[in-house]
Amino acid sequence: MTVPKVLIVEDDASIGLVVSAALTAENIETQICDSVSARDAALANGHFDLMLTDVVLKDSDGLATLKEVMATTPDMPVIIMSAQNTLETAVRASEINAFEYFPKPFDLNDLVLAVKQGIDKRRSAPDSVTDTLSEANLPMIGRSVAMQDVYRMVARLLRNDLSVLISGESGTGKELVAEAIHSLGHRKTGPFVAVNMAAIPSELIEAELFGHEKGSFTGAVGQAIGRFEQAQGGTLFLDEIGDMPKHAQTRLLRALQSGVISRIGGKASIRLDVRIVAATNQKLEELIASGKFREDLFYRLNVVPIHMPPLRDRTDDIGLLAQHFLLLAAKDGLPLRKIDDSAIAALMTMPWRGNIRELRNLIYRLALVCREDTITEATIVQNVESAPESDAPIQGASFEAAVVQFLRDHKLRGTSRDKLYPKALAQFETPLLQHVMRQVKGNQLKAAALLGINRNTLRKKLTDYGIGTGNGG
Ligand SMILES: Nc1ncnc2c1ncn2[C@@H]1O[C@H](COP(=O)(O)OP(=O)(O)OP(=O)(O)O)[C@@H](O)[C@H]1O
Repeated sequence: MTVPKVLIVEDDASIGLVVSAALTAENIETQICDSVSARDAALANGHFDLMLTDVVLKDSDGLATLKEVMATTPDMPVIIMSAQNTLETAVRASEINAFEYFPKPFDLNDLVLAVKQGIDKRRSAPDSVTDTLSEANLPMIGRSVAMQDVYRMVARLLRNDLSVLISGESGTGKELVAEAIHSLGHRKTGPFVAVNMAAIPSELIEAELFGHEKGSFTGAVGQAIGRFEQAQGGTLFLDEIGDMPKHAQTRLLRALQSGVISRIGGKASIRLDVRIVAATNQKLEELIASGKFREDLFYRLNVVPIHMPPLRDRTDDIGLLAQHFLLLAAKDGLPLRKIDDSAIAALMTMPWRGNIRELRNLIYRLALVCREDTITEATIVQNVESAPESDAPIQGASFEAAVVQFLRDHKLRGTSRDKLYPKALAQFETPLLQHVMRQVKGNQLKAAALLGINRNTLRKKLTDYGIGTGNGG
């Protein structure tokens, strides 16, 4: 058997040498070139079993010119090594049907293994996708190692319909990933339909998903098309899947197994052409163990798992995200602010329990309240409570326990003939209003909206209870 030959296109001489040495040790012959023009000359003059290429080269974008290379040498697998660790690069690599994509820095052993696999395996048929992505419209920000794993997985999903289960804490970008899989993939011209299981009363979920015929249950006044049918030709995003009631899980499983559904109360079978992407911030394994989630459904959905890292585990993305949200805030009509390194360093130390959503909200708030052009550490210190309120449940603090204690106190003090109701109400409303007013920094309009009461009612209560009205009135 002839010795396989690999072309390495890399303008960082040390990387080129290291890769070349590792491949030579595996009995693979290599040739290194450091520009697109040298690459084209090498390809014109010789046969290579595989090409390894960097993206940004000194004379041109190696990726942009790759389509022509792949058209002329469709059997040669291409592996991309890139320091442009964005979703866009991963997707472009996938679009030109690259055999593999390695964000830098990569593990040399993994790279050598991929080269050997690439040489062994004839590359699959060239892809017809010719659309290039609009750089500006890619919504996912972050270049951390954890996000690169996500991008690589997303890129692998674009030309198939495998079911995807996205896990991760609230606000980590699960819905955004689901949208990226849809809008960058081959179903992009079809609909993207999102349903949040936690937002629909459990008895209505089946009708919501599968639709119903007229009169099939009390309240089914007319015929209704369900979300599955709405998503035909596209993607159905099932958010908070852990909240799906058991009966609906059974029906969903049947639909996924058979590929057909029928409306509730209907007989006709409707064949499905829908990709399923589900998401959860609960640990489904625990729900399975406690009997709340069907294990067989879990395996159906979890064909490709994607885990979204919490923001505190990828703090190196915080700078990029903060800049991104400042631009978004400006597009939304807020003043365009800059942010300096001291501020970013301060943000990197925060716990981010609400993940990217919390960061976005804070950046919008800072853009709004900052008096200077640039957000600094001082702006953050002034506007972020130093000890953020814990999300942990406060022990023994149920309403019921508080009411019982209140009644006992009154009895002990012999005031049980007093008007209990207004007294209890005052005890309950005072801390409620104080906390809400603090949360909205004294803005009565916001407080009224948050509480769902009229602003005049709020103002009267604040006066009655002697609660300071703050500065935001
Ligand atoms: N990588 C990212 N780049 C830019 N914006 C992001 C990124 N990830 C998330 N966001 C933004 O953060 C917010 C929360 O994201 P998203 O709704 O996708 O989170 P989620 O994990 O689905 O949350 P939940 O579980 O609460 O529904 C959205 O405004 C989204 O656009």
